[in-house]
Amino acid sequence: MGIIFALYGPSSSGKTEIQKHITCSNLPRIITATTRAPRNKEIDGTHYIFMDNSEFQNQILNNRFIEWTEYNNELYGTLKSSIEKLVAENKCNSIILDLAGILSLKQLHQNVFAIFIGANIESIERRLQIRDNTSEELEQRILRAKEIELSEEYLQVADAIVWNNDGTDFSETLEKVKKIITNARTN
Ligand SMILES: Nc1ncnc2c1ncn2[C@@H]1O[C@H](COP(=O)(O)OP(=O)(O)OP(=O)(O)O)[C@@H](O)[C@H]1O
Ligand SMILES: Nc1nc2c(ncn2[C@@H]2O[C@H](COP(=O)(O)O)[C@@H](O)[C@H]2O)c(=O)[nH]1
Repeated sequence: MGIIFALYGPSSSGKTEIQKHITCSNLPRIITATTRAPRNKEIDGTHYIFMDNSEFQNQILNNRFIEWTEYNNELYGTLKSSIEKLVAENKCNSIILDLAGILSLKQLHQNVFAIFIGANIESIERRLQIRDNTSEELEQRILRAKEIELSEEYLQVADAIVWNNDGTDFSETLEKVKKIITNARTN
């Protein structure tokens, strides 16, 4: 049965970078939708399906999402059209979600393997400071990491946990994630 490898964790912990390196024909990634503005170098249809608020609301009304959530005043969701074909074909895939998304997906599918990608608050602050954030967004993301995304409760649902702090060689992190995926696929 195809496994959905769902990466989650605090902002800037390394989820996107990891997903970029694990994606291949054998492990395609599910592209989710959001109302937030694209960051530098983010491409519509590659990093996210970018939508304005009314389009997103319209998709909700038409029951097009299998799950959706609000994160720092923006909407994020998984379109049925992005995931259903892969699931029907029993193909393993990866997706980046928040905890609400993981919980929804776990209710809908038995074969969701949640990998928490963590980083300590110092790494998170440093990485967010060099990204194209507004100062308000920066503060919101740091606060959310401190109060929610690094809490014990947030980690509880994880099937595997990988810490990717500054000072950890990224290739080491990647090897750990790849090993977790290989083990889950062969068990
Ligand atoms: N081990 C590491 N050491 C130093 N920098 C790292 C490491 N891993 C990732 N980074 C850097 O941290 C930044 C944030 O990574 P990434 O965009 O993958 O985070 P994310 O978890 O997807 O964040 P968000 O949820 O906010 O989109 C990137 O610039 C990435 O290159
Ligand atoms: N429940 C969902 N969460 C999602 C989805 N797509 C992304 N995310 C999560 O949102 C936050 C913010 O993302 P960012 O790109 O603005 O940093 C992050 O935790 C993502 O994991 C989704 O479709 N559903």
